[in-house]
Amino acid sequence: MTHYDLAIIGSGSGNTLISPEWDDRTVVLVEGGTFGGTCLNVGCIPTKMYVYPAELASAPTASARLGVDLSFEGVRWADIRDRIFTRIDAISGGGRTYRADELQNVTLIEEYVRLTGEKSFETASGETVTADQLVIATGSRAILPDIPGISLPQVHTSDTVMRLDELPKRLLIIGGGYVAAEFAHVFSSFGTEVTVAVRSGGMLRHLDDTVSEAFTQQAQQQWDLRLLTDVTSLAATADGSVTARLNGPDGVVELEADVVLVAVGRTPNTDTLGAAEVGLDLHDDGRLVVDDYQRVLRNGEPVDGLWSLGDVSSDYQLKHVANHEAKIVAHNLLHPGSLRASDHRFVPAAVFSHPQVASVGMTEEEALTHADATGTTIVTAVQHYGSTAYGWAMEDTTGFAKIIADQSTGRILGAHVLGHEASMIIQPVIQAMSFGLDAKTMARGQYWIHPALTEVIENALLSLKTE
Ligand SMILES: Cc1cc2nc3c(=O)[nH]c(=O)nc-3n(C[C@H](O)[C@H](O)[C@H](O)COP(=O)(O)OP(=O)(O)OC[C@H]3O[C@@H](n4cnc5c(N)ncnc54)[C@H](O)[C@@H]3O)c2cc1C
Ligand SMILES: NC(=O)c1ccc[n+]([C@@H]2O[C@H](COP(=O)([O-])OP(=O)(O)OC[C@H]3O[C@@H](n4cnc5c(N)ncnc54)[C@H](O)[C@@H]3O)[C@@H](O)[C@H]2O)c1
Repeated sequence: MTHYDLAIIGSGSGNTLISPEWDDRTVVLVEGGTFGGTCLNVGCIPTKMYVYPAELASAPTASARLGVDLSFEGVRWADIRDRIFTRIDAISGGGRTYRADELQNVTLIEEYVRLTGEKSFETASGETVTADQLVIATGSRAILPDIPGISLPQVHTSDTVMRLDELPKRLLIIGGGYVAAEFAHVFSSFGTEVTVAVRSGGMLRHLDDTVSEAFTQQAQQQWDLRLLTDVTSLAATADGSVTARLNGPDGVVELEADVVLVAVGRTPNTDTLGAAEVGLDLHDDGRLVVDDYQRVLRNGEPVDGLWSLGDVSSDYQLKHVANHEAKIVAHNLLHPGSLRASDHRFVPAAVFSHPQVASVGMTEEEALTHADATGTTIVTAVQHYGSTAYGWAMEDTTGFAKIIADQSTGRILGAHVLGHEASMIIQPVIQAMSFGLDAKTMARGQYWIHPALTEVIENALLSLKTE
């Protein structure tokens, strides 16, 4: 048995906890998979490194409308893939070497582990480790629905689809959330025929209805979108492709695909860690229950010295949230007498698809419920990109920003943007919400660069009928 001052399970955002303040104490970092975790190896970073070339590949379609004739000759899939992963694998490898070899006080265990107590665990090879403080940062993994054929080699998740040997001719995506939206954009821009099978009546259903409906409409124009459709089985064919059975509004139909991407959500890694067996509190979806200070609860009470962060305990499943929580845990580990709380008031998110979507705060439906509960009134403004000069330059007909505010105070409750660079133009609203600026002050109290696309935000704020 080995004892450490600090043990961290998971090298995603968990890796950032090892600051110089720990130099004179012993730390063990445990990673059963690839060093650096989801975002670096199979998540945010490689996906966006695919999204950017996808923007370039789809430029000819957008530019012809403006009188610029470009032609798309195709993509060199293997070159793109190898460029992306040569860079990423080197970063992961460098991080691993630093933790494994270069810090005297840090031990790297490269095995999956299971908890044996609140602050103890056993490695796959049978070593027992205990610690004064333990951080669970084990993230989440892709869910595989229980349908016949799910284990076929042609069936992938986001973990493997970015490393395919070649660009598939036909791709079937199961799911209608973030991963489905981003990969549909990437593969279709590269020339793959993309079918998206969605169980419900729209894509990105967790977002504000105006955004989800507009996105679904545009998705229908770009991809073979099958709504209200269940994929009930997958079977290999003699030529190496897959026949999928789809049960939808037209009954059961068969569809041929070369590759299937399963994108039906992610589950927290608490079962594989044995969290329930040692009595830790879990939400219905399997996440660890934590308090505002990121302390893990057992029987409703925080366990002394046991912390968690990121996807394993957060219902956001976003890297900037995991990083924020890591900063909180980093402080609290070292300052038990002055704990800091996580701030989850205004968590933004973006979907890097076509169109791009970004949001922060309440949807209109949530704001109406909030107004009912508090006896307040909300106001909403929708401003189209096409109503501003930059929108004219783009001949944009689909982009918009929707802002929701409290009528009497002008407090911004939510913002939802769909269109070119939505993830960037929403940022001033995130700032205003975080620092308590009301809509009028935000609109009138600063210059807005003319004729930048941010004028969409300025005009939406000015259109809000606050008092
Ligand atoms: C395709 C995709 C695209 C994404 N894009 C974005 C994006 O654009 N923006 C965004 O904000 N978020 C994005 N995300 C989400 C983001 O990647 C995650 O929210 C984030 O990486 C979670 O970090 P984490 O530290 O909680 O977990 P991880 O980074 O998953 O780290 C957990 C680590 O723990 C290890 N582990 C698990 N169990 C054990 C065990 N028992 N023993 C030892 N080790 C264990 C795992 O191997 C893993 O390396 C994306 C996710 C995916 C899948
Ligand atoms: N840009 C980003 O920030 C980004 C990008 C990718 C992933 N992520 C994170 O990763 C997480 C996982 O992404 P995701 O797209 O897999 O999940 P998701 O929760 O966004 O979407 C899952 C989709 O699958 C559907 N679904 C669920 N079970 C199903 C089943 N059995 N059969 C058919 N459809 C089913 C849901 O209705 C939904 O449409 C996201 O929640 C997100 O937080 C973030």
